[in-house]
Amino acid sequence: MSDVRLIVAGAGGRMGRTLVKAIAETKGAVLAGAIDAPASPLVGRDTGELSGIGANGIAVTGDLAALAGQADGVIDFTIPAASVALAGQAAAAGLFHVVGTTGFSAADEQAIAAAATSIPIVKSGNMSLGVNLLAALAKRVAATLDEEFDIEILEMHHNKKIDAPSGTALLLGEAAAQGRGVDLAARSDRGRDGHTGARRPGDIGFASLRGGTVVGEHWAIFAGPAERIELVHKAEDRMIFARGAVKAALWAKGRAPGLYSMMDVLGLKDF
Ligand SMILES: NC(=O)C1=CN([C@@H]2O[C@H](COP(=O)(O)OP(=O)(O)OC[C@H]3O[C@@H](n4cnc5c(N)ncnc54)[C@H](OP(=O)(O)O)[C@@H]3O)[C@@H](O)[C@H]2O)C=CC1
Ligand SMILES: O=C(O)C1=N[C@H](C(=O)O)C[C@H](O)C1
Repeated sequence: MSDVRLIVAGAGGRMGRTLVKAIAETKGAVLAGAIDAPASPLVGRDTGELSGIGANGIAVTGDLAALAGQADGVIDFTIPAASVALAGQAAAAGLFHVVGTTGFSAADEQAIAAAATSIPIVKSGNMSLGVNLLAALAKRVAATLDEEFDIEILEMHHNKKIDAPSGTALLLGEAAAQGRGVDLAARSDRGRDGHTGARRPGDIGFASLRGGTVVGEHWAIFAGPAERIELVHKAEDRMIFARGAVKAALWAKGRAPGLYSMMDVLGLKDF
């Protein structure tokens, strides 16, 4: 079978650089192009050199359209506005789209879902095996316990992260809400400050910490009367997300159009 040809979007970023490395290490995947913000000072730079693996002859560019003909799909860890635009461009060019970006608005989510009617899009707030397994466990625990157990999602990330709660926190909250059979939007408590009053039974709370170089740590806490269950995941290296994204890309090639998640890729939907 021929190699899956991939374009990395956000190639100059923390995840983009890690992806270039992960693709180089993956049999059956090849880096076909790279893009970053059109005004980025990194446009023209060699992506292998940026990633610390040595020159690979693939330069950072600023335009997906010029590369589309030489690729099967795009792996995208950028910012919401860029991911929405890329979903439209990928749909127009018939490329699959793997979206790792987080921090989307409801309108962004709708635009991506619309693009997924014509191409396969795999989108997840966390591409690692461990977090997706944790989400499956959180769903089960939430389904087992009643509202006597308060659900709190806590996350900590590095001091450069621009969105909160993290995509992973929302993914875990959604899993817990599904397990409990409630609508997350209606039961979320995001950010307490001042005289908040007592916790509303049945809410799913979110709290975010930022500092240092923490790659990503998440807790799903089930706090009940006189006992507490904590499900925890600690990412130690961005390679876990990059390897997951490359796995999603290999899975997406040739798939029917649709909006998929890492649960689909990892076969955890019915866990
Ligand atoms: N789903 C998952 O498993 C994971 C998701 N993430 C998410 O991925 C995203 C990126 O994270 P991270 O790599 O740390 O962030 P960075 O800020 O390091 O990287 C983002 C990159 O996207 C570039 N960019 C901005 N606009 C565009 C555009 N229009 N076209 C192409 N590239 C563009 C930025 O360029 P410039 O700096 O020049 O603006 C930058 O190089 C975040 O949303 C983060 O939450 C992160 C890790 C794992
Ligand atoms: O911005 C990050 O770094 C990360 N973002 C994702 C998120 O928002 O959950 C995944 C991971 O935790 C790292």
